[in-house]
Amino acid sequence: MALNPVLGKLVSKRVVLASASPRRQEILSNVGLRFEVVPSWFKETLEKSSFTAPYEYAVETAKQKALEVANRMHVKHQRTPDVVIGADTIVSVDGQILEKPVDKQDAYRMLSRLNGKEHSVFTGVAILHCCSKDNHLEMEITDFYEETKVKFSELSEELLWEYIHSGEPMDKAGGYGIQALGGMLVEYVHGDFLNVVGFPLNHFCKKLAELYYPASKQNVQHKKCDSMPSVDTFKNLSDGKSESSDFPEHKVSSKLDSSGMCSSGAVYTSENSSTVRLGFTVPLGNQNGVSQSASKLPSKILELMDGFRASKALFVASKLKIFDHLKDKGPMKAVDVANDVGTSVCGTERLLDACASLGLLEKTSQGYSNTDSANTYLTSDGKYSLHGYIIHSNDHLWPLFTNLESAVKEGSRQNHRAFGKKADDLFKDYYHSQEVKQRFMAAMHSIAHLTARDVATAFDLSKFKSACDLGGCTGALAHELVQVYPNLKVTVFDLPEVIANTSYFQPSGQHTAPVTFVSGDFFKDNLPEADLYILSRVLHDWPDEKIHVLLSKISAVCRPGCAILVAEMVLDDEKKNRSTALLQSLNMLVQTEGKERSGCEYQALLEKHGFTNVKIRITGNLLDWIAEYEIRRKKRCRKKKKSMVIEKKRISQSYEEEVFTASNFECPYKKLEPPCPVVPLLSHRKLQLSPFYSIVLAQFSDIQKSPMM
Ligand SMILES: Cc1cn([C@@H]2O[C@H](COP(=O)(O)OP(=O)(O)OP(=O)(O)O)[C@@H](O)[C@H]2O)c(=O)[nH]c1=O
Repeated sequence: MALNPVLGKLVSKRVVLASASPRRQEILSNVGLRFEVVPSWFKETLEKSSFTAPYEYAVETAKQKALEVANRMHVKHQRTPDVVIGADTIVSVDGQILEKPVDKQDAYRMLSRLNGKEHSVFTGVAILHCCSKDNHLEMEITDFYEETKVKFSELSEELLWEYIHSGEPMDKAGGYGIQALGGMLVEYVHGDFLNVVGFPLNHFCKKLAELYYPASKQNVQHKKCDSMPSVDTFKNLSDGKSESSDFPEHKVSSKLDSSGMCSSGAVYTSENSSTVRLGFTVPLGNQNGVSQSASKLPSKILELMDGFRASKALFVASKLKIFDHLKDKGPMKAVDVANDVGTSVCGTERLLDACASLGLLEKTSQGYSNTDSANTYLTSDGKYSLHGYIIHSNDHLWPLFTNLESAVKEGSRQNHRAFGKKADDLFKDYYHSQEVKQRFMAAMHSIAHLTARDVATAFDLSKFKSACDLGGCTGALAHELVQVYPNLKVTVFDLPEVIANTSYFQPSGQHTAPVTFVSGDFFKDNLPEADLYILSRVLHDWPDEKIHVLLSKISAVCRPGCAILVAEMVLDDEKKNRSTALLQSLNMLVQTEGKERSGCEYQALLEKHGFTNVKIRITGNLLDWIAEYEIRRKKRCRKKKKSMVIEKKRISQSYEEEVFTASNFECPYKKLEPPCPVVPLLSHRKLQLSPFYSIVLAQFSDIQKSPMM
């Protein structure tokens, strides 16, 4: 038996287990692996509804746990580990993910759900091969998952409570430990027992074999659509010396993608695993010159192909207000939903099933009901409702996007094709009818409200006494700002057609006096006086020429100490990584003369008007990047960074980009309320549209306003 060669490959490496789980430590040390334990600080708070399948959540969490440790160890100038292993175990029953119970009642809730039924235990594992080049962390990520089916016997309440009082459930996914007392609850186990305990050792070894002995991989026939790993055995491996490359198998340079999210070059090695080199250029399906087997399903491409179906299912369910119905009356059978909303039973049932499979609904024997996320974000009246934006996406963006091909060919917007009329001005399109205007305002309100806390707290703005939110629409950001900064007065400046319709969106029971609304056209009219000018999702609507007009107007009214806060998505300078922003740029192509821009491009625009020393920070929100520029030399912001900097790199002489993970970024003001969660609703978003990826915060300039201003 040649077991040693597989783990032997790790003998000379500094291996770190990014896990506090004593079970994982035991499983790995039992087979002679030598490793350090550095528990991850990554908070297991990924939005579950953004994953189409439970195992994807486990894999992503495992990856984030490992990335956090690798980055932390690298940043702290400790010796960078060679290999970091992260894992996450979850229990999945009826499409729901169960993690560790928070208290006894929660344990009871979990065990009751498992009682008498079969469930799946998924463990996601991430193996990071790391190296430090020029003090830059480069990594190759391999991840996979293992599924084991477990069935519980029918258990009495008394037994469940007795088990809960034993204390065993509390630190275990699903609230039980199969390796101890919990074993008595289990009728059968199908699959890897150790996977249930917390670490799929067999699959792990096969994965190592695949990584360190690539030759054997090519001999393997992959099975379609099952959970077999890509190397079916590792027992015949010879004990050859490992290659002297930094990463196993491939001598490619890999660059840290600061968020750790997949960028280019994903190489799919089996149905339930993948290897990704961050920032490298090996084309899909071709590594070491060997074509990937045609029998392997390119699952992420397939997911992208289907992405529009998921989007449309969400749009239609929202349009039919199914989430509203289910919030009031759920659980409901398909036939009752169909009767309520006036649709066919067969069509409604399929739509509901699709929504349940996408994690938007829960399906039980009683019928369909909303998930927590659906209640919060998809009902039309919730505080954080995205309903307005979803309807806007369906009614406005969808027709525009169907003309993307023409937009790409012609390089211009497609309003005339989508809606049969040519608009001279972007907003004339929206405001030509009351209905479209209300819909657009509701959409902007959804996004602004959802992201307002992050925009407001990205910097310490407490030194400003007055702010003017240019194009501030319904005042969602303004109201958040005055809550966070009680001494701030905010003027919302927008077109008269908008200002006339803002009353519907005003928060009830909130002190609204510090927010006032002034109507005008910021290209033509005088701007209200303010210490801070805010441009949130404004600049991307316009071409450079118009931005210059606007910035020069702002610059003209700026006094010493004034500043601009900009909130936009920002492209990475090479324009290849931030899919959310890149797709948003296509979105601008089909409907505006504007575009998304990179940090450098914004910097260049701003510098022309005396705004320099730009700082950009990725914050981890749906919205975008946030920039603050001071126009005159002023005391630097002394806000202490409590945040965990994942990567901080100087992009140019005059601005810095800082990358944070949302869960680690802590602004003192964020404590006022739980940070606004990010809701990637489309199934394909997680490929590259990670919520932890695309938000950059820029901060400060401190040069004198140039004489030309
Ligand atoms: C189903 C089951 C789970 N577990 C333990 O449940 C924890 C899952 O939580 P996690 O978040 O994956 O890991 P953790 O313990 O929080 O550690 P960390 O990796 O630091 O997040 C792990 O411990 C597992 O062993 C058992 O011990 N026996 C079982 O039958």
